[in-house]
Amino acid sequence: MKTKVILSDWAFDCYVEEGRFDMLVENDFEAMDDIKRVEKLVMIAIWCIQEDPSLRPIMSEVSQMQERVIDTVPPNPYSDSIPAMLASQPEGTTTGTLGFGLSAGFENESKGKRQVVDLENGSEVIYIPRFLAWDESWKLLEYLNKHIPWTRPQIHVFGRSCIQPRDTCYVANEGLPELRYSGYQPPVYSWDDYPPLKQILAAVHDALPGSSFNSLLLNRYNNGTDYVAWHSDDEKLYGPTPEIASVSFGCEREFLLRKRSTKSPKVQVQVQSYRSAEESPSKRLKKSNQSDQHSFMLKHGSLLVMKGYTQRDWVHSVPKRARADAVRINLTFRRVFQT
Ligand SMILES: O=C(O)CCC(=O)C(=O)O
Ligand SMILES: [Fe+2]
Repeated sequence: MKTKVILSDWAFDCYVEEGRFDMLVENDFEAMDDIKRVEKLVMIAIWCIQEDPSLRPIMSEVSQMQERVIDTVPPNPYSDSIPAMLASQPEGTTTGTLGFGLSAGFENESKGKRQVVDLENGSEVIYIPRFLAWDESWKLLEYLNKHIPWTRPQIHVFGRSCIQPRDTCYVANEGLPELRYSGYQPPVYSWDDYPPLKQILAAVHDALPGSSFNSLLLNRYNNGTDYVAWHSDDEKLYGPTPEIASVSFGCEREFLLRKRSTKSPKVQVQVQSYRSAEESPSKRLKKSNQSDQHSFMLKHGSLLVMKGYTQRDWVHSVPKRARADAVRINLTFRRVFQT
């Protein structure tokens, strides 16, 4: 028996549920050859046919999106309803669900596709593009954007003081040794005040048996001018082989990993990298051997895990990206060792 489907619903399912754009253009070899463009056009189309006309883009936004290559946030069907749902929550609630079905519908797709990249010599990265369900991830983005007490601190890099080029917040268990980076000691917030963070943590623990994270550094990149320069999270309080689990929401941004040069000290790597953060990805790739540099376009709802000696032997960054014009929130879960 033939089943009838609504074309737009099928396209939406292919995009959101499956992440399979190729299914839409089967046998169209020209389209298959340019799958990124297919992805872009599908995103634009879905954005344009939302039920609420006020959420649809205007023509100038559509043409701007078409001109850009990839930094586009998929349409958020919940943008209208979330604030109302959150508003119905009693202020100061610290336990229980938040009323948008997070605990029940919190879908952990950790059994789904995971990519393991062996960085050799005991370093490894695991990437799960669709770790959290797409719609739950939107609700989380809205929640975090609104409720986290974001600050943009003054930090010190190479003896110079500057404003950190992204917003930040730190959440940790009570009684841990204090975190200090770039001359800045962030205030410590409690997990209890942000129940969705505990749920994300539980999903991460589920996906990574044996892990037990007790602290979280949150970053918010408001647009493409916000970034994180080359660094490694090699603070002593994380021990010699820290496992760092990074969950991303919102605008896709490029996450780069580069092998530390064995000859040059850490400083030299960083000086070079400030320059490379301004260069196009193609130029950056030409500079180094493929296996010495890896790039991940971190998707909305994705999980990336750095393991083993990655912090000792590699540096990472999220470079500026002129064309990224929407907010991205990233959570990095870490384990602080008690001394
Ligand atoms: O935003 C990201 O993906 C990475 C953030 C990061 O490297 C950090 O907070 O140490
Ligand atoms: Fe980092």
